Amino acid sequence: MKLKVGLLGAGSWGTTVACLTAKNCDTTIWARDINTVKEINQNNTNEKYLPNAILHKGLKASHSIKDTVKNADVIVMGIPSQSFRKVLEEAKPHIRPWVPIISLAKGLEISTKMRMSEIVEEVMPGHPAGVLTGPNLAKEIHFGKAAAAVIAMADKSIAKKLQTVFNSGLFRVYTNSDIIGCELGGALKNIMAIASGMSDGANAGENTRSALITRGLSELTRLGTAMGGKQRTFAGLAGMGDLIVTCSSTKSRNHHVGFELGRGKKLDQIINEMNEVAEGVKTAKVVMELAKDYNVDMPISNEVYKVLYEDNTVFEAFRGLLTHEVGSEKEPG
Ligand SMILES: NC(=O)c1ccc[n+]([C@@H]2O[C@H](COP(=O)([O-])OP(=O)(O)OC[C@H]3O[C@@H](n4cnc5c(N)ncnc54)[C@H](O)[C@@H]3O)[C@@H](O)[C@H]2O)c1
Ligand SMILES: O=P(O)(O)OC[C@H](O)CO
Repeated sequence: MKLKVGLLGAGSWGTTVACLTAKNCDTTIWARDINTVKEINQNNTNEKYLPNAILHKGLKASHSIKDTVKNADVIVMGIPSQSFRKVLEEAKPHIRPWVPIISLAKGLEISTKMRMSEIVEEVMPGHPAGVLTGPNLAKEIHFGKAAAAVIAMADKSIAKKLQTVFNSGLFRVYTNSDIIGCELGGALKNIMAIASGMSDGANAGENTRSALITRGLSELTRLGTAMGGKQRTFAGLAGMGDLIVTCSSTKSRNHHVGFELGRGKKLDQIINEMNEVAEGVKTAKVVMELAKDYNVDMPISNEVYKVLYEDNTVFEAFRGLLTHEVGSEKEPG
């Protein structure tokens, strides 16, 4: 018998993942907007988030969280980080005991500095928590371009079972037991993508972008390992892989925010003009606090933070980076 997936959140990635799981499982997706529910059920489309895409014909949409999760064998959370807890709390009374809960989100909760799997453990103790992450631009995967991802869970046997839920011909899902590293890789790379976007928007050049990506990897690995992630994870799909795609692609929302800042637009205007989330904008706040808590030097994140929240210009950000002491590549600084 096919497993049943209940997926909460019908944005671009939630809808894309629902189409992937619908190939292997009975999948129901919850959308908070009734018009999105009708559109998915009647037309097999979700034009707001996946323009010109035809969704999997077997995918069902629901406006009821209860109906979406009550019979599910796996819950998938396609909700951005700042709303993740609220939606999970709404779903909680209807989720069956011990059902695994997999996060698609790449961010940290501002008020608590928590990762999404920590929120799952707090709200729903006893339920295996995991994350699906990696270099996964929804708009490429939906249109059938090959990609690889990681499912990270503490329990290897559950991760192995869930591999079969998400894996398909063109979407290759590896397992990893380092959930801390996988979640942090996904969250921290978004800030580097804003930096890289700023550099591209200001026409700084490709050598600059490459330096930002490489030093960005070093920076996120420093914080990630201090917080308990494994060094190898940051060199894998959830770290370097995701960092490269997000820092180099104009399809990335975080890169887009940085690009527009680099062209001189104000953050409020950029956000108001987008109808999708760029997680790095909020994660930058949390990361500056974590850098202090763990006493880790994070020069790139610090400059991004100052552009986002202290009215610094992109020019000042680059000057800040260029005047930062140049250490040895092997040293942490
Ligand atoms: N889009 C991608 O390519 C991609 C790839 C991998 C991971 N992610 C991550 O997946 C997560 C979801 O991103 P997305 O791309 O689907 O975002 P999106 O901006 O396309 O859509 C967000 C969805 O969440 C819903 N939502 C937002 N706040 C809500 C609330 N308070 N209550 C209920 N629903 C709410 C919106 O209605 C929408 O359906 C993010 O953390 C993102 O970083 C995205
Ligand atoms: O569009 P972004 O910047 O949220 O990035 C999407 C994915 O995280 C890329 O792996």
